[in-house]
Amino acid sequence: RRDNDLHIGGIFPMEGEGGWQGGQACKPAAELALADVNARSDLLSGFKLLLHSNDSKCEPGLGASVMYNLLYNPPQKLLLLAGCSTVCTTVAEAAKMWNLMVLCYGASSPALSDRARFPTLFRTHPSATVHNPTRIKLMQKFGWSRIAILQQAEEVFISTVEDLEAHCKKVSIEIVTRQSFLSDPADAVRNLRRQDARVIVGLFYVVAARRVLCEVYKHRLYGKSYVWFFIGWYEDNWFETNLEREGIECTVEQMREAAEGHLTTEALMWNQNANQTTISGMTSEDFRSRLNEALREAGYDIDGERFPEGYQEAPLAYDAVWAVALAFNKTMEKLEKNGLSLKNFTYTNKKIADDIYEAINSTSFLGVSGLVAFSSQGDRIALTQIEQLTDNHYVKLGYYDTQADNLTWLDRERWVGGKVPPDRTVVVNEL
Ligand SMILES: CC1(C)CO[C@@H](CC(=O)O)CN1
Repeated sequence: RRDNDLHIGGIFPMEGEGGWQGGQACKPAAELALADVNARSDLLSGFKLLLHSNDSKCEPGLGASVMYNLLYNPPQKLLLLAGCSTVCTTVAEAAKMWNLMVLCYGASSPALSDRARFPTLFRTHPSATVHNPTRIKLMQKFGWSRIAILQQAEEVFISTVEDLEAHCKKVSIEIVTRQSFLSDPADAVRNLRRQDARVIVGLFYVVAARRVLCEVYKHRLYGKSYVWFFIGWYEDNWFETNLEREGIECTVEQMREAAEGHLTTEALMWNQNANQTTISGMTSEDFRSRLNEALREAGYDIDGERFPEGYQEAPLAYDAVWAVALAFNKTMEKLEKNGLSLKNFTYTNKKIADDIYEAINSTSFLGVSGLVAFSSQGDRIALTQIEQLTDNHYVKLGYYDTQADNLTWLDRERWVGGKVPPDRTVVVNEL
């Protein structure tokens, strides 16, 4: 090994059964970024960044053993990239013992926003709580102050709901009921009707979402008197696919009828301004073309719309490597003043670790995923996008910048009943 190599570890979920196998697109994206930063003569003053990576299958135990192998086998690593909330939780909780920063490109769990447990964690993937200020903003825009919550009993949704409840309390939005279910939503949906819920926030994975939608159809909790908030990162035709395979009793037509008009929120992961040049010199569309080319070479049938998992999050992995390169660059400049370099880092050198932490903490650059900056808890600061399902396809309704409390609204919303559904039964006094 040349002595002007800087080594980082990469833990990518590639071939597992459960969870998110987003490493399939995120690893190629990270490798594109490595090539790009190493091609820049103005970065890392002659050092090369090398990535040593292994597959975690999105399993925390395997992720831990991959981490130990990376740390106990030379060369010494300076930092770890990781994906999947479960793996990032395990890796980030342990990494502080080696004074290693952890940059997560694919972890949405709100539990990771905790500097006490994860003092060296940063993530280019926003927390699931990033949806909540957007949901609140929409409720205020449409005058809904009485809502219900339906959630799957999974850690990520439990902690997201707790954050949503706190937001609602602050702005006096009443939560008339909070229903949760493990895998069968029938009872929970029935209880929504009992409580006369009209504006409902739904938090569940996509398989559960199909079950919920069919129950919604059966209990007629849809149409002109109801508004549903679903998560926006399901695949576009999620409510029409896999119905037989998953034992959904509703037909495609019934699912479409129940789904008509629902709203979705999601974090923006691709810079929206398609012709804005980012720090790499590419626009986000240039990045998409290069990523597609790399994935074709890896054997994916991109032109046949056969995208690998993690395609949506690929910009987060690309920008994570840029964040590392820029932070290392800043740290090198600081160390050189004392005749040191990152080659002096060891797993017991907290001083240099603190310098790297400071450098990442003050990150701010325009990446292909948009502006890359972190909160004091290492969370990605991100924009969100609002869509509505109209005539069976998603229509962009607007964007929300939580930091600036700025809602960009496109006035494209359409309501089944021709007007904004009220959040409660409206009693009309006959004069
Ligand atoms: C938007 C999604 C699908 C949320 O889960 C992330 C994976 C995880 O949090 O484990 C990946 N991105």
